[in-house]
Amino acid sequence: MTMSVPQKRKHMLSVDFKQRSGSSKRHKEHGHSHQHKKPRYVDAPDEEQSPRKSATELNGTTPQKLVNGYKVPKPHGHNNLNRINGVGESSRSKNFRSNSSTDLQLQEQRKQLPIAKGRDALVAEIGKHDVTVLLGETGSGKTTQVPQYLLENGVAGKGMIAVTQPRRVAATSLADRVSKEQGASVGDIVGYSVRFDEKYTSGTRIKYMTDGMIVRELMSDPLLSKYSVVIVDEAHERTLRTDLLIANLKTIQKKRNSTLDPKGKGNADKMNPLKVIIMSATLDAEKFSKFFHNAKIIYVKGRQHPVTIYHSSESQVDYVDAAMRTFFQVHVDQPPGDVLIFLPGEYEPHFIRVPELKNALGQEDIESLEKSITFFAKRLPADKMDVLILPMYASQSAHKNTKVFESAPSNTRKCILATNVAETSITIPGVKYVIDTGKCKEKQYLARDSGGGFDTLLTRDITKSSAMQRAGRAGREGKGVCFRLYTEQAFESMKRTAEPEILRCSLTSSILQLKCIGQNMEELDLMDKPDIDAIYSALKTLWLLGAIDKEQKLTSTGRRMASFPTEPHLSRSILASSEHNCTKEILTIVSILSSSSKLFLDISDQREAASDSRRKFRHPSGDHMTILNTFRSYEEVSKSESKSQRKEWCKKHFINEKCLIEGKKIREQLIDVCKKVGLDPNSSCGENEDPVIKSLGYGLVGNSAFLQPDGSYKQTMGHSIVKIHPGSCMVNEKVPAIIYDELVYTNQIYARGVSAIPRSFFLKHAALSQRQA
Ligand SMILES: Nc1ncnc2c1ncn2[C@@H]1O[C@H](COP(=O)(O)OP(=O)(O)OP(=O)(O)O)[C@@H](O)[C@H]1O
Repeated sequence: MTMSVPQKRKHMLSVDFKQRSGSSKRHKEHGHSHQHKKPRYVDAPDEEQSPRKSATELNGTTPQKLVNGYKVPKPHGHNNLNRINGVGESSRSKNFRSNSSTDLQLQEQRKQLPIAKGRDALVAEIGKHDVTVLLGETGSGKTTQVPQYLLENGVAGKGMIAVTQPRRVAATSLADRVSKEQGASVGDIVGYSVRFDEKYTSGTRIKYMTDGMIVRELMSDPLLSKYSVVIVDEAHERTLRTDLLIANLKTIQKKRNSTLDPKGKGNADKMNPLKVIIMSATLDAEKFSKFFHNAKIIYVKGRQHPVTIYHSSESQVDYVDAAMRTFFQVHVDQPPGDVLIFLPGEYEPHFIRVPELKNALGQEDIESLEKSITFFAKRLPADKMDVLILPMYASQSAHKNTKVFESAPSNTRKCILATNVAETSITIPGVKYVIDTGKCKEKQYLARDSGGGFDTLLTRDITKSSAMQRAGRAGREGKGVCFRLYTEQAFESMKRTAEPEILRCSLTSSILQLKCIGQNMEELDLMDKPDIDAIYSALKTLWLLGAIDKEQKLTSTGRRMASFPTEPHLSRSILASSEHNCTKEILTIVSILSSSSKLFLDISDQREAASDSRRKFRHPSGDHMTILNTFRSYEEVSKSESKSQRKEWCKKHFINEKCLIEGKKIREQLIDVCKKVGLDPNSSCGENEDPVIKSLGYGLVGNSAFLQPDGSYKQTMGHSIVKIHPGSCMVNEKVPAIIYDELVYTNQIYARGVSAIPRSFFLKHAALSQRQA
């Protein structure tokens, strides 16, 4: 198919698309094509593919079953919901809303979902098994319905149902949707928990949470005893936290589901048993099943709405330009419906912030596409719909990200420019068209045997599994169309699934968390074992920070570090600050560094102006005190100025107010943690920067470099030559030693977030002296 675009400019040529070979209404993409045992993903209207046939095809050593074609169960209205679910009754009835037409509509929509047909069978199967692997097409209703079925049918008993998500946007938006379906407010019967934000009460029965949050809960509750069901959703993404969770769920089940108590006396009900459900649309089901001793695999047949897929007839090198042209092809030629464009962007650093990634969150592509679409949208003929552009990426504030869920004004087409935060689990109302650039950013940790190491972020082709998830976002509310800016051959040659994160990410903070629950990563029963060098590098870093001793045992410092929801090196600086009476100052710096966006806006064509206007905050010791100065000035301005004046002040100085607002919120939470672990959050060194730099030095001891005679800097804990990043206020300085927040690797290795530190600090630093001994 060729679609034409208004020839506003000569270069604005159309992108040619071919419909996917085979049926237009069906896409049988699933990551299993090369496998002997193939699950079949069948579109709802496609009746010729017998589910029974698929089930037979799948019957192997693992017992499997296809849930389909069962009698539609009686609708569970509010009244019988109370009856079925005795346990949740009180909170349910408290939040009971009248049967408004919206409520009825929602109940009707629930009944129409493909999964609803198999509800009774599904509940029965899950009831019978400790572990269930549940596969179902995107949009079949797994994530929103399964937890509700288990609750409404009493399978969850008295415990809570946790539903884990790799990304916070998914967790919060799902809690919102499912609360509505339950006729309650978010935080009552259905709640959520993501880092630095949670909404749930003691009456909450279904909790959507990031996988990072549940792993963190293991530290205070190693058996996850308040949960009777843990649903691991989007397990195909194989995030580091999901893998750690899955390993722990296996051992927890051994303890909680045993019919004998630990002393061997028959006692089944002392511990409430735990059910585990592993869910995805694109899962290597066999692998998960095998890991859980050949767990039951269930396939849910049917997608709710078909998605027609087009591939470009040629590969598109400039994917941003191709996305812009495709958008206008849709806007001009196609019926109303919002457009979701996927651009490269990283995995959400959902639990521990990864500052290395800040410069590569995908904003650049988004900003440039936003500019070009805005430019052409203004020049469209008057009879065309308006365009409302809405960016969506992890480091944008939650408030801005939720804007995409609002309906567009009349005669307006929403155009959402998203990184892969929009890839799984979420439904963006109105979206009918997806434009997929086929690119993503992948984090890769380069471990150094010397103990250092750094993350790199590379743009790469997505996997088949991601392509399918992205296409799935178009068919959530009706028939959809997906335009892929890559050829069908390119799709066919994509990898099936991504490499598990555990094989390519820094393990430092996970190993610290595991140590707190008495586990060693190398001994864990993991689905994929990480590289021993990566473990060694992380252990070395922890030892340098004083979190573990020479025998690799957790120290009291390590335990206190783990209480903070920040990266280990930042936690270490907070602890050191109490000895140097500067906790107030360090908390501010750490909060800003933990914020998901950059403090200083970096607009390439206004770099000099920005630098001039920020000069007054600059501190001779470097970037960390500069952050502190900026925060202090902002607080001063906030005392006397109105909100709009504050905004104006930020704009004038090219300062990102969002970062300051988020930083303030994070600071409040860190203050609470300080109080819990017995640190005085108000201890202050006033204007003296020495204690601040020293405290930072304890955390950044591994991120340090010495000046060489030739004027370059060489890592103290490695052999790399590093350059100071042009964005640092230290870029033109030559000081004997520096500490830095992160290394970024482009054409060379740059240190970002740099401060000068006396060289003598390292000689005194106990851990470093030990290393040198
Ligand atoms: N926030 C929402 N607003 C409107 N409709 C929604 C919302 N969330 C879910 N839905 C509807 O419910 C359907 C099922 O969503 P659900 O997330 O349960 O599917 P799923 O099988 O888990 O798919 P995926 O694997 O893509 O997450 C969607 O296709 C959509 O029609």
